Amino acid sequence: MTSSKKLVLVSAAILIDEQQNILLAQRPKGKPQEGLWEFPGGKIEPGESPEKALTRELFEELNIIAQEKDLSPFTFISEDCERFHLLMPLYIIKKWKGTIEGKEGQEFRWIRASELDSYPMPKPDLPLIPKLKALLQFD
Ligand SMILES: Nc1nc2c([nH]c(=O)n2[C@@H]2O[C@H](COP(=O)(O)OP(=O)(O)OP(=O)(O)O)[C@@H](O)[C@H]2O)c(=O)[nH]1
Ligand SMILES: [Mg+2]
Repeated sequence: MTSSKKLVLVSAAILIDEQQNILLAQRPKGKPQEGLWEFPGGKIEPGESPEKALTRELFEELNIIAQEKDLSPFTFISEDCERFHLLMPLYIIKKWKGTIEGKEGQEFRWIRASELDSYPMPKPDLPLIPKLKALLQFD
Protein backbone atom coordinates (compact mmCIF):
# COMPACT_ATOMS: atom_id res chain seq x y z
CA MET A 1 0.00 0.00 0.00
CA THR A 2 1.38 3.39 -1.01
CA SER A 3 0.59 5.02 2.33
CA SER A 4 2.94 2.68 4.22
CA LYS A 5 5.97 3.93 2.34
CA LYS A 6 8.45 6.30 3.85
CA LEU A 7 8.10 9.88 2.61
CA VAL A 8 11.43 11.17 1.34
CA LEU A 9 11.72 14.95 1.05
CA VAL A 10 14.24 16.21 -1.48
CA SER A 11 14.86 19.81 -2.47
CA ALA A 12 16.27 20.45 -5.97
CA ALA A 13 17.45 23.36 -8.09
CA ILE A 14 16.96 24.33 -11.70
CA LEU A 15 19.89 26.66 -12.22
CA ILE A 16 19.43 28.87 -15.29
CA ASP A 17 22.24 31.03 -16.62
CA GLU A 18 22.06 34.32 -18.53
CA GLN A 19 21.86 32.49 -21.87
CA GLN A 20 18.89 30.44 -20.60
CA ASN A 21 20.93 27.23 -20.28
CA ILE A 22 19.91 24.74 -17.59
CA LEU A 23 22.38 22.92 -15.35
CA LEU A 24 22.20 19.14 -15.16
CA ALA A 25 24.42 17.11 -12.84
CA GLN A 26 25.27 13.46 -13.29
CA ARG A 27 24.61 11.21 -10.32
CA PRO A 28 28.00 10.11 -9.00
CA LYS A 29 29.35 6.56 -9.05
CA GLY A 30 28.18 4.45 -6.13
CA LYS A 31 24.92 6.38 -5.55
CA PRO A 32 21.52 4.96 -6.43
CA GLN A 33 20.67 5.75 -10.07
CA GLU A 34 24.36 6.27 -10.86
CA GLY A 35 24.97 7.97 -14.22
CA LEU A 36 21.52 9.52 -14.61
CA TRP A 37 21.27 13.28 -15.11
CA GLU A 38 19.39 15.22 -12.44
CA PHE A 39 18.84 18.59 -10.89
CA PRO A 40 21.31 19.29 -8.11
CA GLY A 41 19.97 19.02 -4.58
CA GLY A 42 19.35 16.44 -1.94
CA LYS A 43 17.46 15.23 1.07
CA ILE A 44 15.94 17.67 3.52
CA GLU A 45 17.28 16.93 6.99
CA PRO A 46 15.07 16.91 10.10
CA GLY A 47 14.39 20.47 11.25
CA GLU A 48 15.52 21.99 7.96
CA SER A 49 13.37 24.06 5.61
CA PRO A 50 13.40 23.07 1.92
CA GLU A 51 15.15 26.36 1.14
CA LYS A 52 17.85 25.85 3.78
CA ALA A 53 18.38 22.27 2.61
CA LEU A 54 18.82 23.42 -0.97
CA THR A 55 21.30 26.20 -0.23
CA ARG A 56 23.27 23.70 1.89
CA GLU A 57 23.22 21.06 -0.85
CA LEU A 58 24.28 23.56 -3.52
CA PHE A 59 27.31 24.45 -1.47
CA GLU A 60 28.12 20.81 -0.69
CA GLU A 61 27.65 19.58 -4.25
CA LEU A 62 28.58 22.54 -6.45
CA ASN A 63 30.50 24.94 -4.19
CA ILE A 64 28.12 27.84 -4.87
CA ILE A 65 26.30 30.13 -2.49
CA ALA A 66 22.66 30.87 -3.25
CA GLN A 67 20.52 33.08 -1.07
CA GLU A 68 17.12 31.86 0.04
CA LYS A 69 15.49 35.01 -1.41
CA ASP A 70 16.80 34.01 -4.86
CA LEU A 71 15.01 30.63 -4.83
CA SER A 72 11.85 30.84 -6.90
CA PRO A 73 9.38 27.94 -6.49
CA PHE A 74 8.76 26.30 -9.87
CA THR A 75 6.86 23.07 -9.29
CA PHE A 76 7.02 19.90 -7.25
CA ILE A 77 7.16 16.19 -7.93
CA SER A 78 5.15 13.68 -5.92
CA GLU A 79 6.06 10.20 -7.08
CA ASP A 80 5.58 6.71 -5.80
CA CYS A 81 9.05 5.14 -6.07
CA GLU A 82 9.84 1.52 -5.37
CA ARG A 83 11.10 1.91 -1.82
CA PHE A 84 9.70 5.31 -0.81
CA HIS A 85 7.42 8.12 -1.83
CA LEU A 86 9.36 11.08 -3.20
CA LEU A 87 8.19 14.63 -2.56
CA MET A 88 10.51 17.05 -4.30
CA PRO A 89 10.01 20.82 -4.52
CA LEU A 90 12.02 22.39 -7.34
CA TYR A 91 13.20 25.97 -7.34
CA ILE A 92 14.45 28.08 -10.23
CA ILE A 93 17.66 29.90 -9.36
CA LYS A 94 19.18 32.53 -11.63
CA LYS A 95 21.51 34.20 -9.18
CA TRP A 96 24.31 32.69 -7.08
CA LYS A 97 27.85 33.42 -5.98
CA GLY A 98 30.91 31.37 -6.87
CA THR A 99 32.01 29.14 -9.71
CA ILE A 100 30.27 25.82 -10.16
CA GLU A 101 32.50 22.89 -9.35
CA GLY A 102 31.46 19.24 -9.09
CA LYS A 103 32.64 18.76 -5.50
CA GLU A 104 31.58 15.12 -5.38
CA GLY A 105 33.44 14.35 -8.62
CA GLN A 106 30.21 14.51 -10.59
CA GLU A 107 29.97 15.71 -14.18
CA PHE A 108 27.71 18.60 -14.97
CA ARG A 109 26.49 20.21 -18.20
CA TRP A 110 24.78 23.41 -19.22
CA ILE A 111 22.17 22.50 -21.79
CA ARG A 112 19.31 24.02 -23.79
CA ALA A 113 15.77 23.04 -22.78
CA SER A 114 15.44 21.44 -26.22
CA GLU A 115 18.28 19.03 -25.33
CA LEU A 116 16.65 17.67 -22.15
CA ASP A 117 15.39 14.54 -23.93
CA SER A 118 18.97 13.47 -24.70
CA TYR A 119 19.97 13.12 -21.04
CA PRO A 120 18.62 10.04 -19.22
CA MET A 121 16.95 11.21 -16.00
CA PRO A 122 15.34 9.55 -12.99
CA LYS A 123 11.74 8.69 -13.89
CA PRO A 124 10.19 11.18 -11.42
CA ASP A 125 11.90 14.02 -13.32
CA LEU A 126 10.33 13.30 -16.70
CA PRO A 127 7.25 15.58 -16.25
CA LEU A 128 9.67 18.47 -15.72
CA ILE A 129 10.90 18.30 -19.31
CA PRO A 130 7.79 19.73 -21.06
CA LYS A 131 7.40 22.29 -18.27
CA LEU A 132 10.93 23.55 -18.79
CA LYS A 133 10.58 23.56 -22.56
CA ALA A 134 7.43 25.67 -22.19
CA LEU A 135 9.17 28.03 -19.80
CA LEU A 136 12.19 28.51 -22.04
CA GLN A 137 10.57 28.16 -25.47
CA PHE A 138 11.41 31.68 -26.58
CA ASP A 139 15.16 31.26 -26.15
N1 LIG B 1 18.88 15.74 -6.30
C1 LIG B 1 17.96 15.13 -7.01
N2 LIG B 1 17.41 13.97 -6.55
C2 LIG B 1 16.49 13.38 -7.33
C3 LIG B 1 16.08 13.93 -8.58
N3 LIG B 1 15.14 13.12 -9.11
C4 LIG B 1 14.97 12.08 -8.27
O1 LIG B 1 14.19 11.14 -8.42
N4 LIG B 1 15.80 12.23 -7.17
C5 LIG B 1 15.89 11.29 -6.07
O2 LIG B 1 15.92 11.94 -4.82
C6 LIG B 1 16.64 11.13 -3.86
C7 LIG B 1 17.62 11.95 -3.05
O3 LIG B 1 18.56 12.57 -3.85
P1 LIG B 1 20.12 12.70 -3.50
O4 LIG B 1 20.81 11.41 -3.74
O5 LIG B 1 20.56 13.90 -4.29
O6 LIG B 1 20.22 13.02 -1.96
P2 LIG B 1 21.50 13.61 -1.22
O7 LIG B 1 22.19 14.62 -2.12
O8 LIG B 1 21.01 14.08 0.11
O9 LIG B 1 22.51 12.40 -1.13
P3 LIG B 1 22.91 11.43 0.05
O10 LIG B 1 21.63 10.80 0.54
O11 LIG B 1 23.84 10.46 -0.61
O12 LIG B 1 23.58 12.30 1.09
C8 LIG B 1 17.32 10.03 -4.67
O13 LIG B 1 16.56 8.87 -4.50
C9 LIG B 1 17.23 10.54 -6.09
O14 LIG B 1 17.20 9.52 -7.04
C10 LIG B 1 16.65 15.14 -9.03
O15 LIG B 1 16.35 15.68 -10.11
N5 LIG B 1 17.59 15.70 -8.21
MG1 LIG C 1 22.22 15.15 -4.14
